[in-house]
Amino acid sequence: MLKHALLIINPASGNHDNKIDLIDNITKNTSGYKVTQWNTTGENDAYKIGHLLDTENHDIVMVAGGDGTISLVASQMLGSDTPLLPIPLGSANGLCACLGIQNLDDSINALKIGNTIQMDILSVNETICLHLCDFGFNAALVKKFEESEERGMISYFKSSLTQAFENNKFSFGLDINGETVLVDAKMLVIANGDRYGTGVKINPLGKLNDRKFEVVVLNPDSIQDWTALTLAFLKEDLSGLDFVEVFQTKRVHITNLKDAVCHVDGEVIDDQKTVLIELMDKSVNFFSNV
Ligand SMILES: Nc1ncnc2c1ncn2[C@@H]1O[C@H](COP(=O)(O)OP(=O)(O)OP(=O)(O)O)[C@@H](O)[C@H]1O
Repeated sequence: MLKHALLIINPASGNHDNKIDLIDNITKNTSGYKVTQWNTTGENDAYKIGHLLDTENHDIVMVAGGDGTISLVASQMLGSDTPLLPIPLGSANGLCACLGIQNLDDSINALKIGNTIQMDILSVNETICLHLCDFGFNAALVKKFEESEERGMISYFKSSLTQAFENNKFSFGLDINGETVLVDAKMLVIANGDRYGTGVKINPLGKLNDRKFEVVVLNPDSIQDWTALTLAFLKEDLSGLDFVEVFQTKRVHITNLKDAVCHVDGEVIDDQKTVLIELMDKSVNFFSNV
């Protein structure tokens, strides 16, 4: 008997002109499954997906979209044993990069191999976070990029340079592992995964299923520091840098003393004076190539 797969697609995600071909390709490569397709609408999707998952039985759930759509579906599958297969369609898809899934072929490969992990999920002021959340340099860049009319890598590079020259400094209070620590940082990263969608390994210690997450404090100040940081990213090893500090924990309470911009899985959230980040009790069963 055929297994039942639910395929959730965000028709507005990314810039795949030919979604019909993409869907054909997915169905061709999942011949052992009866596939039911459901499109997001942008209105009340979390509720509708929750209802669909409660009322029908599925052996797997496939979700084609950006990080936002994958996160939306995952939020309705907390604690479920049904495996979730992400199909990256977004512009960055940082979570998929951490799972070794960069395109449809990688998704199909993960499904064929059948390797799944119980992925840790974070709560950031009660918003779910799958991949990472950061304050300062990168979040301000994400915000600038969102506000700018321009798109593409050249515009991203231009925004990064302006951001680097602005050299904004931030301070944070961290209540972590029973201590209160004050840190200065250009950027504070709370990471479940190990890398950004660009492939930059911001958190070499990151494992998606180790029941903890990392807080990475980065405070490069001089051209030499930035150069050392770039080399460390290339070597995928941040140890030995005196302007980088890493904590591992299940809970951190952050006081954002200088109003740094923050984003959670690519969605900018402004005016976050205090942020509580906790590892949730429930995980989500994700297909993975790593
Ligand atoms: N049918 C739809 N029409 C328009 N917008 C939609 C529709 N379905 C979902 N959305 C919106 O899509 C957004 C989520 O997009 P998602 O993050 O998955 O893709 P993306 O923005 O292309 O990817 P990335 O964040 O990687 O750039 C949400 O804001 C949601 O409201």
